[in-house]
Amino acid sequence: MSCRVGVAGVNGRMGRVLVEATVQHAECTLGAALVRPGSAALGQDAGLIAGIGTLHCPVRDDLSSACADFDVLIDFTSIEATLNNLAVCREAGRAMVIGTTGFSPEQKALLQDAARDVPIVFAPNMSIGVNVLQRVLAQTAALLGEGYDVEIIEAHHRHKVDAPSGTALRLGEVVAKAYGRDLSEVAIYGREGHTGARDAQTIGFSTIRGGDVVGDHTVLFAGIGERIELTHKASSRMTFAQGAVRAARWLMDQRPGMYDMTDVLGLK
Ligand SMILES: NC(=O)C1=CN([C@@H]2O[C@H](COP(=O)(O)OP(=O)(O)OC[C@H]3O[C@@H](n4cnc5c(N)ncnc54)[C@H](OP(=O)(O)O)[C@@H]3O)[C@@H](O)[C@H]2O)C=CC1
Ligand SMILES: O=C(O)C1=N[C@H](C(=O)O)C[C@H](O)C1
Repeated sequence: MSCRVGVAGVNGRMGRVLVEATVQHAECTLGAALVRPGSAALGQDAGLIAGIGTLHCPVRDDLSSACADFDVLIDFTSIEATLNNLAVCREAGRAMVIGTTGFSPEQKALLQDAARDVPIVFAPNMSIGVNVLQRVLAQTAALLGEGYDVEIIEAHHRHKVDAPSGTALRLGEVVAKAYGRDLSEVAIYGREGHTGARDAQTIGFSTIRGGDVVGDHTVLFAGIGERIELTHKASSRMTFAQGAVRAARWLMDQRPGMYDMTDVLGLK
């Protein structure tokens, strides 16, 4: 069955690539393309915004009326926009793929609650590589055992608004779980001044922002006399977009519930 995809925030960095990935997918069509209410882009063709030629799909700003034209909404926007879109999709019974990052625990609980009524894939990184890395990380931590200091370093473009990245936090959760720790108790978000010696239980995060870096993540296990560094580097946003469109098609066959990319990719 073909999946009619709605894309939110089509004039964003991810929105443009999501339009391209949707039309490239053999089992998906672009059902609706959304922009911010009152956006200057209103009425322009989604394909022209995406830079791939006309698709005869004018962008619109009323999600409620657009719901009739898509099965799954892919949303890589902002916290505020995603929560608004979530309420509309829940009311209309539309599935969602949510890639937006930076939610608080309370906001994540709202997503979880909506998943009682509609199927949702929510993942901070939709690339295959990062999701495979999560599995490798858990195995690495289990094999190494205690005695290795864990540090997570991430780098992104100058426009990114949240830190650490959603991916870095997820990688931290994976390592913390593998060591039987609670990330909220052991995370250190940057260091400054006289910090004292490192507490062995902590998981440190370092954030770099600059230029056009698409997204780099390194997890460092530093022991005595050796260290392991596991790195993923995204060189194109297409890797996230293709994962999101694959998730949208996968959601067509799912019942209401909260899923992530490891479900979509069969990595659980
Ligand atoms: N899960 C994953 O694999 C990935 C997740 N991301 C995440 O996706 C999100 C978007 O990233 P990116 O594309 O770089 O960001 P951009 O800022 O380029 O795009 C955001 C889009 O959302 C729209 N938007 C923002 N706020 C609102 C609002 N209140 N109401 C309506 N529309 C709104 C913007 O519209 P306008 O242009 O009019 O402001 C824009 O089109 C981020 O949270 C990022 O971390 C990014 C890459 C991969
Ligand atoms: O904002 C971005 O660009 C990205 N955000 C995601 C995150 O916060 O982890 C994923 C990716 O690294 C790009």
